Formats: sequence, structure tokens, C-alpha cells
Amino acid sequence: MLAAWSAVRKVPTWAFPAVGAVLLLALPLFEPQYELTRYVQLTLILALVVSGLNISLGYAGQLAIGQAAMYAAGAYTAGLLSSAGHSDLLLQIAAGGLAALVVGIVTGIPGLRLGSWSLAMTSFFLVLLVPDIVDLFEEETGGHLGLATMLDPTLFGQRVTPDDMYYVIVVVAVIWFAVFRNVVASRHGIAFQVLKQSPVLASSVGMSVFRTKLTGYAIGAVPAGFGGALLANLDLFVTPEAFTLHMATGALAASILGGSVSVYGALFGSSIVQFNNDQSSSFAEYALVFFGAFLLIGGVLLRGGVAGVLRTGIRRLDHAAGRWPRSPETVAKAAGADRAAVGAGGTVDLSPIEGGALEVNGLSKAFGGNRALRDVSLRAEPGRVTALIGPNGSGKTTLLNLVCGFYRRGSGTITVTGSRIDGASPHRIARLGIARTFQTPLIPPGVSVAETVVSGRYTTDRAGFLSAVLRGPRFRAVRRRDLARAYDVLRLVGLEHLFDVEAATLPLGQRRMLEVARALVREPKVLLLDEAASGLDEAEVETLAAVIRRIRDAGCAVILVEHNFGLVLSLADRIVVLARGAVLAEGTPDEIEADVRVRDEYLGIVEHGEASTADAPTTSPKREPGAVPERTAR
Ligand SMILES: Nc1ncnc2c1ncn2[C@@H]1O[C@H](COP(=O)(O)OP(=O)(O)OP(=O)(O)O)[C@@H](O)[C@H]1O
Repeated sequence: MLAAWSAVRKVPTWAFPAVGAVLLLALPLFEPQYELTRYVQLTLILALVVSGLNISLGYAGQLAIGQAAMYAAGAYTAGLLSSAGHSDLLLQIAAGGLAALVVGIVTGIPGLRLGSWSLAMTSFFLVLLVPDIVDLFEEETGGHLGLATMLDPTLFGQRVTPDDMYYVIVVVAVIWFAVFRNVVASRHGIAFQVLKQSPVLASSVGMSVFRTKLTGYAIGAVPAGFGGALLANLDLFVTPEAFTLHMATGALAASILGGSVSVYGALFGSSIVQFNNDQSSSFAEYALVFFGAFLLIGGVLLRGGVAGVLRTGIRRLDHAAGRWPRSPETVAKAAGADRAAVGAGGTVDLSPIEGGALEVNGLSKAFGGNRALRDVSLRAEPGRVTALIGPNGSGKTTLLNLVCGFYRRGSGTITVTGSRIDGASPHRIARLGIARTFQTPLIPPGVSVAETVVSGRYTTDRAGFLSAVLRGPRFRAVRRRDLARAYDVLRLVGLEHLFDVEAATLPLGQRRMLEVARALVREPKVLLLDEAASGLDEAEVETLAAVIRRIRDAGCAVILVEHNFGLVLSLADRIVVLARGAVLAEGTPDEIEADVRVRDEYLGIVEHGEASTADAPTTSPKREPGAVPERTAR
């Protein structure tokens, strides 16, 4: 059984959908009943609509159900073009996709700008508006009676018969799903998942949150428009009854049941929902109840829907057959890295980084009456580790958030290599070469360790959308470089053997190291590490310390926010101590260690050498090169 599975897994993954497409194209040769071909056509049209929902909701995390309105835009555009004498199918499909894209952009901009539930509300009302808009232009659209003046479709001047229509629908669906798969597997697809996990994370790797959201929402509209144009030409009739809230709920149920974070989940979900639609008129009566049940089954019982169940099954079989996780050699080959070097245990060269000095001058920030930062100044030099320490609530994370542009400053300036960055948006600051890790690691679910690191390279060395869709030479070259670079930094932090593993399933220590790798892969000028050692065991802290030294030696300016005082003493070139939002002391590790105020305020050590709290250190941690201290300051 496992041998058979291994043989199956040797077949390239694209071969399975290709076989499915060939079977669908061959179906008419077997002279199936009309009901079956009709079912396939309607399922594929619904799958086009649902695939758009998978992009905007499943991948990009934008809760919106406006797909029915975009479907309507595509159908009416095709219908009106046909009624006006433009019977060419290609023109109608392209125009239908474009009309849906316009509807997506026009409704997406206000919905996304307002944030929160606005997009869900806007798209909900958009669907409710469809019959009214159709009635408003009754003369052209036929109002609630429907548009019945369409001409027979043509393709390259030839009439397209109802039988030919079957092939047109299959071919459009096959092309779209190939495009969808390529987009999802590209950097742009991973960007959607990063955004879904956290807009803060997305902007910290240089993504414009608004633009990425809008792109996801707008791209999701296009296949719905294609579907609409195909539906109109299938029956040569367009009625507003096909684009109701009922239909929108059905599409949502199909997306969740099939697996919204999946390409082929749209096909699974649509085939189930369409099958039920076709079964009986009593289904139509109770459809909302069925859709609700599908939503519950897909969302609660089957995590990740049908596609999620299949994915888990495949992963288990791969694991049992020894095909997963992949060996370092296989991983290196996939990454385009030097196979000979893999597994040799040698060190990884970190290429020199063009570090930049970060300078903070007179920075203040208040939250209401709470003055979180008061006139703070510090300078972090390239090729040096500058530690920022202080008790809880002293303002360390606030300072990092101001540097990264997540908070607006009250007063003061922030510069990198002399250029002001205060006032810039977070993604622009990230693009200027500031990278960071988070106190609680932000790792998107469902993404491999390798892809998580690659997401850090979002702004470097880009291949455009079209290149990604067509998998052109530029895309493949960038992809090879991305994976090879990800592999290198993973070796640096000791996680290369986990290349293929789902990142979100790693334990805390490895997720922290993974965040360091993701930040490092962009070769940042300035690296901000927010409590990167917290929750790590002794061996992991040692690895982290060695990695930080190598990043520093490569030329990066490292800012280390840390409660592990021993680690700080062993790594820092300069230490800045914050207390109650102001700089309490600044100096070399020796100066800080000897500073009475620091010992008193931060370490809680009273002058006769006893700790004032049970867990405060009584002696200075040792500072051997490479040694990692055992105690934390709190
Ligand atoms: N978004 C916010 N809204 C309101 N108050 C905030 C916000 N962020 C931080 N603060 C307040 O600012 C002060 C400084 O908090 P900050 O998180 O920067 O401290 P910290 O030194 O990083 O603490 P810790 O070591 O616990 O992470 C605290 O009083 C905190 O409550």
C-alpha cells in the first residue's frame, strides 16, 4: 500500500488536475445524459464564482459576500453586449471579467478604507441592490422579467452551439484554475496569507496593507465575472433571480465546505452544492438550512473543508511512506542551493549587510494621560548591538512601534542613515530596511517554514503578477533565489531540516528563530528584536546569541529589547535603560552593570548585594564570549 502511494507521489502534482481536465473534455464522447453535462457546466460556473471567494476570503481574509453582485455584473455585461450585436464569446468573457473587476474595486475601496466589518456590510448591501439596479435600467436589462434578447454566441466568427458551450466552459475553468494555482503558489499568494494572519506583520515585511487587501478582493471578482458571462450564454437569458442573497450564501457554503484556503476546494464545494441544488425542488425550499449545515460541517467539523481533510490524509500517508519531512538533500535540490554543502555541518556565510545608523532624538509618545515615552534619544550603530532594557511598561515596545511607524509620535525625530522616517507608513519604513520580530511570534497558519521565510523577501527582487501567473523565466529565477536564500538563513538559525514543515505548528522557541530568519532574509539595515529570547531554552538562547553576533558582524545595526540581562550583557555593545518612559542610563555593559540606579530600579538589587526580589540575580552573570547566562532579570 505504502509502495503504491510512493509510486503515486512520484507523479508530478499538476498531472492530477490535468487528468481531471482531460476527462471532463472527453465526457461528451460517452454521450452522457443532458442532466450530467448541465450539472458539470453549472458546477464549473459556480466553481469560478467560489474560487474568487477563496482568494478574497480564504487566502486574503476579507469577509465579503459580494461575489453574487460581481457574478451579476459579468452576466449583464455579456447579456447587454450580446443584445447589442456583439456575440463574440471571448469579448463577452473578457468584458464580464473587467466589469466584475470594476465593481470589485469601486466597492472594495470604501469598504476596505473604513475597515472592520465595513467590507462585509458593503458587499451584503451590494447583493441586495442587484434587483433594484436591474429594475432601474429596465429598458436595457428587461427588469425582473429578465434579459431575453441575446444572440447566439460566436467564437472567431463561428456560431457556438449548446454542445460547443460545454467545451468553452470547461476550457475557461481549466485556464482560470491554472492561473489561480500559480497566483496562490507565488509570493503574491503568500502575501495574502501573511495579511490574513496580521496586517501588522504584513506591513512589517513591506506590504501595503490596503493595496494587498484590495488586490485580493479585486482579483477575486474577476472569475465571478467570467462565470456570469458563461451563465448568460449558457441559457441566453439573464434574470436577477440568479444573483440573490440565496446564491451568495450558497457560494459561501461551497467555499467553506470545499475548503476556502485551497485552489481545488472551490471545485469540491461547488460540486456538492450544485448536486444538492439539482436534486429536488424541496432543496430549493430549504436551501438556506442546507447551506447553514454545509457551513457548519465545513467550518467546524472538517477543519479546512474537504480540501483540508484531503491535505491531512496526504500528509499522513507521506509521513508513513517516509516522504515527509523531506531529506536535507531533497530540500536543497528544491531550493536550488548547493547540495554538497547541505548536511556537511559547515557554517553559512552571511553576506555583508549594508547597515544603517538608527537615531532617535527627543522622542515622546502619550496614550491619553499615560506618557509612555518621554524625550527619549538613542543611537544604534551599524555592526553593533544596542540593547534596550527596562522594567515592564517602561516603553520599550512603544519605542519599537514608533520606529516601525505603527504609532504616530508626539514629538521628536527618527532617522536611518540621516533620512527622516518618522511620519512614513509602516510598509515604507520596512522597505527602507528596517526589519523586526514580535514579542508574540506572528506566523501565518497553513504556510511552510520555507514560505514563511520567503515572505520576508516580499519587497526584494520581485517578479510581477503576470510573470507569476505564466511562471515565466523571471518568476522561476526569483523563486530559485528566494528558496536558496531562505534555505541559507534557515541553516543559520538551525531550522533547515524543517524547511517543509507547517511553520505555525512549531514550538515557541523555533517560531522565534523562524521570525529572526524571516527578518534576516531581507538583509535589513536595522534589525529590531523584541524579546527574541523569551521562552527559549538554554540551547536555543545559545544559538540565538551566536546568530545575533553573526548578524552584527555582517554589518547590521541590531536593537535588542530583552529581559534576559545576562544575554544583554554578553551581547550588547551599548545598553540603554528605560524606566517609566525615560532614559534612566546609557553606557557599555560594564557601566550599566555597575550603575546603582539600574541595579536598584531595574534589577531590584539592594546595595549590600542581596536581591530585593526572590528571582533577581545576586551576582553578575558571567560574560565569556559565546557564554549564555542562566538568569533573566525578571
Ligand atoms: N496601544 C496602546 N494603547 C494604550 N497604552 C499603551 C499602548 N501601548 C503601550 N501602552 C502603554 O505604554 C506603556 C509602555 O508600554 P510598552 O509595552 O511599551 O512597555 P514595555 O517596556 O515594552 O513592556 P514589556 O516589557 O512588558 O513589554 C505602558 O503603560 C502601556 O500600558
